[in-house]
Amino acid sequence: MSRLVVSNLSINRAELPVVTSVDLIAESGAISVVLGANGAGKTTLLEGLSGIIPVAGGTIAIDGRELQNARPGTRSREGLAHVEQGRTVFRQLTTDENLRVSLHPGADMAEAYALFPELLQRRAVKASLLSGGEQQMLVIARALLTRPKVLLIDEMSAGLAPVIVTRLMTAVRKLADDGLAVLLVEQFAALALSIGNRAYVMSRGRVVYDGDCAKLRQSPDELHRLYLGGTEVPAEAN
Ligand SMILES: Nc1ncnc2c1ncn2[C@@H]1O[C@H](COP(=O)(O)OP(=O)(O)OP(=O)(O)O)[C@@H](O)[C@H]1O
Repeated sequence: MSRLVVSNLSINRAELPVVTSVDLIAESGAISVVLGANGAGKTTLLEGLSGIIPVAGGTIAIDGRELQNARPGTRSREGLAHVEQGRTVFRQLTTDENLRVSLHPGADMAEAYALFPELLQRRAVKASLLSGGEQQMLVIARALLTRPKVLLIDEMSAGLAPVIVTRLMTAVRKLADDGLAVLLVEQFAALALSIGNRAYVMSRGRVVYDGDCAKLRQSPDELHRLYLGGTEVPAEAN
């Protein structure tokens, strides 16, 4: 069992606060979904967690081990993997080569192909020639081969057809069911809430909702209000 615990985290961009006093948890077997309008600070939050940008205050811990001052490589070795926005494949390498460069000791290429059998048929194809959905499968599979405890995923569905998004969501649910802790930033709110366990909604850098995915899914009006900048954290979430 692994647990990412983020406490009182603040992150600045160009010296302005973009993430303010965020508390959240992601744990083995569960998907924590992070929702929020454009500019709410979701990508900044993930970049601060994986160490792409420095944090201004607060703590980031995996299984009690604090990482907020560690370099990205150390955070990765401690079990944090970040699937960034924009499908960052090595375009000139084949699918198989892309996977191989991420292969950590103890990981097995078969795990990647078991998660996405679609990639097996495309193993000798250059990544630049894969479809958007296949490229997204590839970056998720690559992250898996680093043997993470906690997987951060940033808007994996951007620009993809609904049928592909559903396929990706099913795969991410399976990863959580197999024991990973997943923190999923997503724009397809309804779909993310249908596979997630715990939901966080961010507005202007702060968490304005912390509660059950199922509960929020049943309250589209509440979700809409939160997206528009609601500031109350519901009592049952505390
Ligand atoms: N490199 C940067 N330098 C300065 N400000 C930035 C930078 N990147 C983002 N910001 C600002 O930080 C705020 C949060 O942006 P961020 O991308 O984290 O939000 P987001 O919730 O992920 O939005 P989106 O859904 O549009 O990706 C925005 O006001 C944005 O303009």
